[in-house]
Formats: sequence, C-alpha cells, structure tokens
Amino acid sequence: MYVVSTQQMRDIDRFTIEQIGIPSLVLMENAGVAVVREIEKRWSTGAVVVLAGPGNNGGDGLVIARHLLNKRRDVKVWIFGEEKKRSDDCKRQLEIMQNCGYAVNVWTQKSEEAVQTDIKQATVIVDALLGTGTKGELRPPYPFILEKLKDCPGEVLAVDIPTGVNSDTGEAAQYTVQANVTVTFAFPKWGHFLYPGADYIGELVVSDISIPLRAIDEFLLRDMVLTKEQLRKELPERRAFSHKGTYGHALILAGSKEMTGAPVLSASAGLRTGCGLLTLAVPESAFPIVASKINEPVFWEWPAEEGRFACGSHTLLRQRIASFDVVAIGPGLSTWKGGNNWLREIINMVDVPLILDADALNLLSENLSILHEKKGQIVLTPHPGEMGRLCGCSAVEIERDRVGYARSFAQDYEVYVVLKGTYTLIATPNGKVFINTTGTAALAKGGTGDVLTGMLAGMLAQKVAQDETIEAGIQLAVYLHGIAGRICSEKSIHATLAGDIIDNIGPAIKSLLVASSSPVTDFPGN
Ligand SMILES: NC(=O)C1=CN([C@@H]2O[C@H](COP(=O)(O)OP(=O)(O)OC[C@H]3O[C@@H](n4cnc5c(N)ncnc54)[C@H](OP(=O)(O)O)[C@@H]3O)[C@@H](O)[C@H]2O)[C@H](O)CC1
Ligand SMILES: [K+]
Repeated sequence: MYVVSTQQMRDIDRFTIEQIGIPSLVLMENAGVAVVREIEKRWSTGAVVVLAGPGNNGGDGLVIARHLLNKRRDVKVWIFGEEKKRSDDCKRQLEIMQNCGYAVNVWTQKSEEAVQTDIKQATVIVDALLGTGTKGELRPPYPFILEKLKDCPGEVLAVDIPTGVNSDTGEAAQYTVQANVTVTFAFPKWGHFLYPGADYIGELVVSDISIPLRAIDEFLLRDMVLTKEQLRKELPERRAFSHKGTYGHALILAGSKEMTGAPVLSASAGLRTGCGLLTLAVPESAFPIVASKINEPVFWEWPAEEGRFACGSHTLLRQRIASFDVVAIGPGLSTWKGGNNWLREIINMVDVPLILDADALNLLSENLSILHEKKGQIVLTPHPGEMGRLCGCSAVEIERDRVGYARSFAQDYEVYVVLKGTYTLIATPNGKVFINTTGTAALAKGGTGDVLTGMLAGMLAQKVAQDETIEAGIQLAVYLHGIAGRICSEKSIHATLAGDIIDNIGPAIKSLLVASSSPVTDFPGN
C-alpha cells in the first residue's frame, strides 16, 4: 500500500478533479460515505456528534452528518471557524444540509456549554475539525474543544487525521485529538506512522474515494506500507523435491568472550526463518559456551584476540566465502581498536548480501567511507542511537526525521537501511522507503535486534539461493519479526524474551498465509 505526503495527496486530488474529471464534491461524498460505513459497523446505535471545521475536512464531516441523518440517527452537528474562511466545498455542503432541512449549529463563544453537553451525551464524536490543511499549533477555538474531548465518555473517530497531528511529520500539537479510529482517504499519509502523532491515530482504516490507478504512475509513488497481502506472495516456497542446499547457506559472525548469548539468538532465528544451512563463526574463546547452547549451526572457531575476532584472520574467510549466500556481522561482536580495518577487509571481500548490525555498525561509524569499497549489497540495521552515530547526530534528531535520515543515507551510500523503531523503516539504495507497522512494545528488550539480524540472514539466504532479489526478503524478515513479537505480546507484553520471539517465527510465518479481513486493504494499487 502506498504512503504519500500531504503535497502528493493534494496533487493527486487536483489530477483526479482536473484531468480525470471527477468533481471534488464526488470525492467528498465518497469520503463521507466511507466514514459512515465505518460508523455503522462499529456504533450501529447511539448519539453522534459531528464537529466540523471550515475547510474540506469539515466538508467531509457535513457529508457524514447528512448520511447519518438520512438513516434517522441521532446526530448533532457543530461547525467552527469564521464564515469567510469556509472552503467552497464546505459552503456547498452547508447549503445541501439546509436544503435537506438538517440543522447545523454554528459555534460562537456562547455555545461552550451546549457543545459540552452534546459531547458528553455522544456515543461517538466525529472529529472533522482539521485535516491535512493544519498548520502549526492550534488556534482558538480548537484548544478549548479538544480539552473538552479529553473527558468525553464516548469514542472518537477522526476524519483523515486527528486534529492536531501534522500529516507529514507526525508532530502533535499541544492539544491533539486522541482517536479510537481514523479513517483516511485513498492513501495513508506519513503522519499516520510517525511518532508522536502515530500514537493518536487508533485503528487506521484506508478507504477508496475513486482516485484512479493512473495517479500512482503519474506521481511516481514509490513509498509503501508493508502489507500481508503483498508479502504473502514473497514467502520462499518450500518444495517437496528439495534439500538443504535449495534454501541457502548463511554465515553469521557474532559474539565475543563477554557476549555469548547474541550469536545463539541470531543463529537460531536464522534457522527458524528457513535457511537450509547456517554457519556460526565465533571467536574461539567464546566457542565452548556458544556451542553448548545450540546444536543446529555448523560452527566455525575464529582465531581470537582478547576474546574477540582477531585481526588479520581473513584468509580463512577468503577460502570459504564462495560457499555462503549471505553474511551477517555484528551481534555481540564488541568494538576494538583497528576493528574498522577488520570490517573493511570483509566489506572488500564479500560479494553476496552483507548484513551489518550492532557493534559492526559502531565499527563502521569510525570510517563510513569503507562502504564505498563494497563488492555486494549491504544491509544496515541500526536503532536510532546507532543511526545517530552513522549520521553524526543524536538519536533525538534521527527520531525527528526518521524517513529523511534513512532515505538519504541509503541513497548516499547505496545501501539498504533498516531503521528500527516502533514502525521500522526500510530505505533502499534507489530512494524508496517502506514502513512496517507490525512492531510491538514487547520487542523493546535486549536481544530482539540479534533475532532480527538472524531472521534477515535466514531469509536473504533463501532469496539468494533461489536467484531472487533481496528487497522483498528484507521486508519479509522485518514484517515477520514484528508479527512474532505480537504473538508473544498476546501472552505478556512485559515478559517476552528474545528467545520467545524465535519460538514464534513459525506461527508468524503461518499467520502470513492466512487471509485477513484487514481494513487497510481498500485502496488503489494494492
Ligand atoms: N483525497 C482526499 O484525501 C480528499 C480529502 N478531503 C478532505 O480535505 C481535507 C483537507 O482539506 P483542506 O481544506 O485543505 O484543509 P483542512 O480542512 O484540513 O483545514 C483547513 C482550515 O484549517 C485552518 N487551519 C489550519 N491550521 C490551523 C491551526 N493551526 N489552527 C486553526 N485553524 C487552522 C485553515 O485556516 P488558515 O487561516 O490557516 O487558512 C483552514 O480554514 C482532508 O484532510 C480530507 O479530510 C476531501 O474532502 C476529499 C478528497
Ligand atoms: K480531523
């Protein structure tokens, strides 16, 4: 499913109206009807209050009110903002309401009590105050109204985006509507997925409003939200007549004397994700402990220096490199003086996909230019702190513009960037960004990153062995990691361990194969 910026959505609207010939009022009618469908599905009885602003978001609200009144629902409508500021389509909708004989209350300072009473009595409040046209902190009277919404007993449905959330950056105003459900139109906007705004969205429903498929090519849409429907087709096949060689051979370089758990987590996750063979290289001083914890990988005792990978030991790798379909480096590695050179030799040698995680990213950040010496594709999996070190800024700055940092880094260095977070981003060397929404707070624990690295290695090994491109493999691993986390969180969001995620990779893969009735499927170009 494509995700768009506010400007892209505006351009697509204009194209649909001017070039395709669908009048703006038809788009608005479709938007309103789509919201009514969701209201009827969730709240088939009870009083409704529609709060409408002066722009087209308010216009949508008036359409919603009209259709609900046509169904004889108990609806109170309030319109806010100065009369002279009303958009043309909002004015049209007001006239239509009058022609239908339906009352619309116009907000004035004196209406405070009446609005408050209506809000208190409502089963559902429709927030059609401001949508994608919002700029900056909310001006009066909106803060007052939103303050009242905080204590309302009913639920809130936001039209397009909750009032107060910036639809591009996800910034939230001091007063922001906390929605239970947000119904957006045609395509989700970036602000639906970026923190803190994403926390105000509730369930997200994307509804078709007659935007034509042609708009996708016309505006070169390329950024996407990962969906089950799309990824299901990408899952590597498991054929009856096959053997372990069919599903690829992954090499993971991980661990140090002090960190013996990370290699185990990564290797188990890789094998559970389905690769045929996995070789786990660990420094020889860590080998006895690691080997006592896991049976399935092939082990490789790497010469050690002070309990971590010894420098100057690459000849061994050079001799064996051709047997691997993917290489992952990083979990539990630790950092050391000269480590950047150690990594540089590997980057120079490996011509299959190379995943760099954790301390491999920290070693890399000492001298990023080694990325230009790469022979194959590189996948970096930073969390915001590691991304900050790579970009020379703080994690806070990264979080302020996750999409921008991930996209430009991936393009500048021609690598894939998997920027971890509640909604993990995947940025590609050619400038696309994918967003994954399957994350859960259960994953906010040490070791889950090691699991993701293993899953990436396991999935990419299969893709490479089957001569497929790695982009979908990266998407699948990230998506399934989140689903496995979600399955764990059904038991306990607090108590989930990284190992539990591994145990649920199987159920996660299985769930991908089950068709869902996800509401975020009703959009063009899926
Ligand atoms: N394809 C679609 O997605 C369709 C979407 N529709 C709906 O249209 C809105 C966008 O409508 P627009 O008229 O562009 O903008 P809004 O209604 O969101 O808001 C404009 C008014 O809000 C005022 N405003 C802006 N910022 C603030 C603020 N911080 N405080 C108070 N008031 C604010 C603004 O006033 P200005 O003085 O700033 O100009 C405007 O009065 C979209 O979200 C969808 O819901 C279409 O209906 C169908 C197609
Ligand atoms: K809104």
